[in-house]
Amino acid sequence: MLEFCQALPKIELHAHLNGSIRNSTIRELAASKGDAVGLAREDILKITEDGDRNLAECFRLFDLIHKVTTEHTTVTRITREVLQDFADDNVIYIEIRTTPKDNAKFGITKQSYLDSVLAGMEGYIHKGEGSKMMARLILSIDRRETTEQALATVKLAAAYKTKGVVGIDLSGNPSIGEWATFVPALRKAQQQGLKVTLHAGEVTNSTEIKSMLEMQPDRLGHVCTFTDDELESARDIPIELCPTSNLRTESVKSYGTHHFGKIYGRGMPVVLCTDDSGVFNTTLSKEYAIVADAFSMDEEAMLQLASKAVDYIFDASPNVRTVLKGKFSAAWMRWNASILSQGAPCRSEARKLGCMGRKPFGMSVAIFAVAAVCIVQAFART
Ligand SMILES: CNc1ncnc2c1ncn2[C@@H]1O[C@H](COP(=O)(O)O)[C@@H](O)[C@H]1O
Ligand SMILES: [Zn+2]
Repeated sequence: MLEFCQALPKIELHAHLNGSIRNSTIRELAASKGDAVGLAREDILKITEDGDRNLAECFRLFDLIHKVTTEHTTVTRITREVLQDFADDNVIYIEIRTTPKDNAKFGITKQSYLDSVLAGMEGYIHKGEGSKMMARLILSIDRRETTEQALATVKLAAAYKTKGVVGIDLSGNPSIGEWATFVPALRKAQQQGLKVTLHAGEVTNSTEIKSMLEMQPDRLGHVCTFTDDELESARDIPIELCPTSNLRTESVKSYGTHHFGKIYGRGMPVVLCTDDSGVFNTTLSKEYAIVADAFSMDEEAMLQLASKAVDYIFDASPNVRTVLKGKFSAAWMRWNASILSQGAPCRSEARKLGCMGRKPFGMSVAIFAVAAVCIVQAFART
């Protein structure tokens, strides 16, 4: 299944830039400036080792990573590498997210940080039909920030809307910060026409979850602690799920008991994501394969799951959706052709493909293609 998931075109909607850095790059950066920033050898090992770490430990690791990504050139470099890695994993559209940082010591402002990220995204933003991957940017508000800092991030996002920024995220250590601190900025983002996604329910906090739902965000991330009732209230909001991240941070006990099962089973909108592919040593293909395995989903179900993500992207341009739907239509056609070449009987194929309401855009073309092959095969047999 991993091989199938690797070949599958995929959409990534929840990936933090500094959590997705290659381990080799972290080691290289730490070797060149680790001493200067007080990064010990065991710290570097902690960041790059492949193990479980609870949420608190995770946020300590992010602070360590941030110590070696302080130069503008480094920010541009890691952006370029992270995008390259997702493109190599057959991701066709990504919304990468990052927290613009003020760091006076290194001459970095939120705006210059953002410019450095966008420099690394060059070549991925204005892409069309023939391109391998399109990228957009979501700016994160860290829960450690003040209302003013959060508002500054939203102001920047609004000013950069035509340059690839599509939304605002609320993230950071869920045990820190008060919801009320972020409300003015998140409301401002909505007023400015920016999409909003919130890290929700990483730790139990029913009061905050209630307020988050009242805000009507465009997507939610994680929702690990959501009760059945809370899930029901979020029924129409697309949910970004990151199985390995949740397992590694001990937010869920096993893949088999991951809340993906409940959410998918209820027919709620859901998209699989990596969260921090560097820190958790994963890829989007691995996340798809893990879910397929844990919930006994076949290739058709995985293709269906991947295709549906087009409906949840923040970029509102019809052209972008058309390009993505075209790529998924082509994938459906390839899959149908491979099924036929394996000698699957035409009748069962026609029946499977008959449920057009569940199929994504372009399926009619695929059905026509399969029907044509069936007719040719039928003639060949007579
Ligand atoms: C594990 N679950 C998580 N929950 C909440 N926030 C997370 C996170 N994983 C990452 N981040 C957020 O993303 C930042 C790193 O990327 P950027 O410096 O923004 O590119 C972290 O500092 C944290 O604020
Ligand atoms: Zn996250």
